[in-house]
Amino acid sequence: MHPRNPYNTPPDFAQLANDHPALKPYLIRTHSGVTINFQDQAALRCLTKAILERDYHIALTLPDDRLCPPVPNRYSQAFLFPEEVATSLGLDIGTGASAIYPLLGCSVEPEWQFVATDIDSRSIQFAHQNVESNSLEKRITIQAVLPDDPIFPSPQERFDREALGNVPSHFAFTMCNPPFYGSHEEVLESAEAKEYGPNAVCTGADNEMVTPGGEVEFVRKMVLQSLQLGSYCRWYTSMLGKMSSLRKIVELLKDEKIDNYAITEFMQGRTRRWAIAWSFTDIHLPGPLARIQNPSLQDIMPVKNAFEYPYPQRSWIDVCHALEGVLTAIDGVTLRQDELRTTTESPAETMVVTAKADTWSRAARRRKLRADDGAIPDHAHGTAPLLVCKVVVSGKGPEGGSFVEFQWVRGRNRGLFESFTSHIGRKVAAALKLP
Ligand SMILES: C[S@@+](CC[C@H](N)C(=O)[O-])C[C@H]1O[C@@H](n2cnc3c(N)ncnc32)[C@H](O)[C@@H]1O
Repeated sequence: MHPRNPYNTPPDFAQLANDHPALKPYLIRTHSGVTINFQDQAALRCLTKAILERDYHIALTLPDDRLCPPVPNRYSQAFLFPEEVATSLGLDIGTGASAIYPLLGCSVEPEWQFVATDIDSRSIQFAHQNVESNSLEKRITIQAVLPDDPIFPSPQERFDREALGNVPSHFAFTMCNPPFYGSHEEVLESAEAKEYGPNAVCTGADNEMVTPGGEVEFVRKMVLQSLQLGSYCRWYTSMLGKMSSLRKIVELLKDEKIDNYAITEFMQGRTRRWAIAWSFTDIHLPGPLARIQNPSLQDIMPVKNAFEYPYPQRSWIDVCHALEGVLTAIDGVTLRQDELRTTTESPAETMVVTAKADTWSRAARRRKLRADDGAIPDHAHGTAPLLVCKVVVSGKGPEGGSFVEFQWVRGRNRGLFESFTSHIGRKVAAALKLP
């Protein structure tokens, strides 16, 4: 389950039915308490409506013959993105009758706007209705598309921008819960119903579950189209229902030299799902969002974006002082204190370090020795920083000591990030008089 997900424990069905009385007729009592029948489609629809109404004040109309989205699972998928994405235009591909991702996104994030597509006219009709009944027409545009249209439409040309008002011309993220299967037979074999829990029923129509070539072909098209579009979108993302599909998509990303990608894993009941995200920008996701622990997937994880340096027997405050001293002495580097957290367990200080120029690598130091005029090179006066790192000092290190963690936030040159961390790591050790 996603760390931000408020549904890490099952709901209290009795309490939920008190808040949303329409759920009462579906309650059943078992030896372990009150629940609902996960085989009953009407009960599932009512549960989704009850959670959306109670937690987000979203009023949802769901047709009987379309997918009923489980809220905990869709919540995890809707908020995959770094929390810095504050003002955003998102693209939801295949929004379904519920338009669940845009509704949740707009309810939780006051500045988000969405364009949402689908090929199914019945779902489009209900999606419109759900946007209107929640008065979100100014923030969500629903757009019918054709199966052979490009998956990523141009925000400038394709959408009714009047409705959304003054929106950015680039998407901050695209999201997609694609039809997972290549044929109806495959759906039956896979017991898709597990999405709701061990014995749940699936309410999806064929168009929602099946696409030619299944999810691999759908996401493969996305990857290939994204190559042409580049930074039209900051983070391209999609759900994947099968581990074998995840492997194939990562292989494709690697073949296409897209190394800025991230993998997330979700559990719901006994069903495992994955999300893949990739970007052509210089922005990197923090470690816990970019990589997962699952031992059977370590061979396809993206390269680490964080390094940790232990300082045994050195107090947190001494390490903070040493680090600040080292960082402020480097030309072309600026330092911003971001956050200081003091818990009973350990204090932690976060700093954001921005480098306009490489003045620390061996090559840069050699250059400086040759031309020693102290000037920062010309290319350093552009707008994009060469490197941005988050540096977290925490007092939970070995032998009562401390840790410094460097997280790569922006930059195109991995070698430079690595040389920066090892340079600072060594200088701090020297300042602390460690061997
Ligand atoms: C699994 S459903 C997801 C619905 C909803 N987003 C959810 O998570 O509950 C997949 C959706 O993708 C739509 N779809 C299939 N091919 C599409 C395409 N080429 N472009 C846009 N939507 C498509 C289907 O009609 C269906 O509504």
